[in-house]
Amino acid sequence: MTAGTNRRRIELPAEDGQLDTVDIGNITLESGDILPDVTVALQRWGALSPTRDNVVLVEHALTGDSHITGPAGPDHPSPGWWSGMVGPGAPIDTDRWCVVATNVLGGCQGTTGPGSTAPDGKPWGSRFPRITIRDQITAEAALLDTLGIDTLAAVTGGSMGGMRSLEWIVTHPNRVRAALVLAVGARATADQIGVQSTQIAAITADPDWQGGDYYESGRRPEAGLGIARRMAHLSYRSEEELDSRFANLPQGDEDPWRDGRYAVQSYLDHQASKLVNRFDPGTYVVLSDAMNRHDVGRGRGGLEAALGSTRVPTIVAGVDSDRLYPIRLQQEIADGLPHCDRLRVLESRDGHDGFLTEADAVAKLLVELMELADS
Ligand SMILES: CC(=O)SCCNC(=O)CCNC(=O)[C@H](O)C(C)(C)COP(=O)(O)OP(=O)(O)OC[C@H]1O[C@@H](n2cnc3c(N)ncnc32)[C@H](O)[C@@H]1OP(=O)(O)O
Ligand SMILES: N[C@@H](CCO)C(=O)O
Repeated sequence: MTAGTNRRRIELPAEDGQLDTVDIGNITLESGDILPDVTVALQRWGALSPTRDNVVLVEHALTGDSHITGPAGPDHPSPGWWSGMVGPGAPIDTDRWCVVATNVLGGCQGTTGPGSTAPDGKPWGSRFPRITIRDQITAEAALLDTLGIDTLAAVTGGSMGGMRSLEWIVTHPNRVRAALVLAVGARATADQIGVQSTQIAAITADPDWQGGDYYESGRRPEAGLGIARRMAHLSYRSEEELDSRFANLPQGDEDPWRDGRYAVQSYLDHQASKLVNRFDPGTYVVLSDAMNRHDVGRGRGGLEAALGSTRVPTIVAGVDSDRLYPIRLQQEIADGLPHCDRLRVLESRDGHDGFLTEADAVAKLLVELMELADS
């Protein structure tokens, strides 16, 4: 679909779950640079109301995409990451709400990112600009403008999706009726920047990275991306969960004393190879860099002033075993938001990934979110 005059009206994808793209034109980045000819990929579930005011925007995390629910398929490398949360009678009930999910700016599942073709017909590669979480909101707001959607009934997401949800309610408080912000902080911590920068270093140190201009070479930095995913995955799970599952056991009949692997090594190898098969290393670098610079207080007089400036009724939640985004970070957000009554804590062994794995607890939060959007 293409925006602009003398073209057909832009509408949401015709079919539930159908992957479609919308051209939103040029966007001005936080840096002042212009990113030309931006395309946003999106999916929709549930009908848009005649007054176009029942849209729930669901924001994916670092390696997710617009496919929130449903099986893997030709357009979708993985099954939905919140399957069961969206649909008729589901916690976000599509008999009532119109759920929209985009692939993030900088992404690799249909939205403009470093692997996309630049105006000169070549991949952006190293020329793709540094972007911020706010730039991702700029792209989504432009998408909603293009679709004629003024207000969101609700916005929600975890981790990087939580960053975007938080930026939405601070940047566009008058366009959002309710929010659920999950497993995130108001700014990147030293620990997160350290972990993420080290992952970026693993990718850019791979000889196949080629300065970021590998797209036409037939080689991609798969070893680097695999190491980055192993590191990231360790930070996403809790020490207790990993030890209870794998301890110091060998993998099957492999012998770690003779070039064999430990079970946890094999598990991380598997996580790495799954990501390498479905994700672009350049996108991983661009999005990790954006997360490093996440700070809702930047240019707004600091965190307290920024959080205090929004009146959007918001639920804030975290996972008790999350070592990457510990509860104190969600407590800070909850304390700073004038319309957040209390912090919700999910009990889970799964660490940061609890916002993906704890289906029952997440479902309850989403039901609560939709009640807030309705009130
Ligand atoms: C459900 C999805 O696939 S979502 C896909 C889209 N992905 C995203 O949006 C990103 C978010 N998703 C993720 O980060 C992860 O996929 C999560 C959080 C959903 C996974 O969480 P969990 O369900 O707890 O899975 P877990 O971490 O136990 O991994 C299970 C996998 O490890 C494999 N595994 C377990 N032990 C071992 C071992 N010793 N050696 C090798 N592989 C192992 C399992 O066979 C299973 O493989 P599969 O995923 O190919 O079926
Ligand atoms: N496991 C999730 C967590 C990131 O926050 C992902 O890969 O997107």
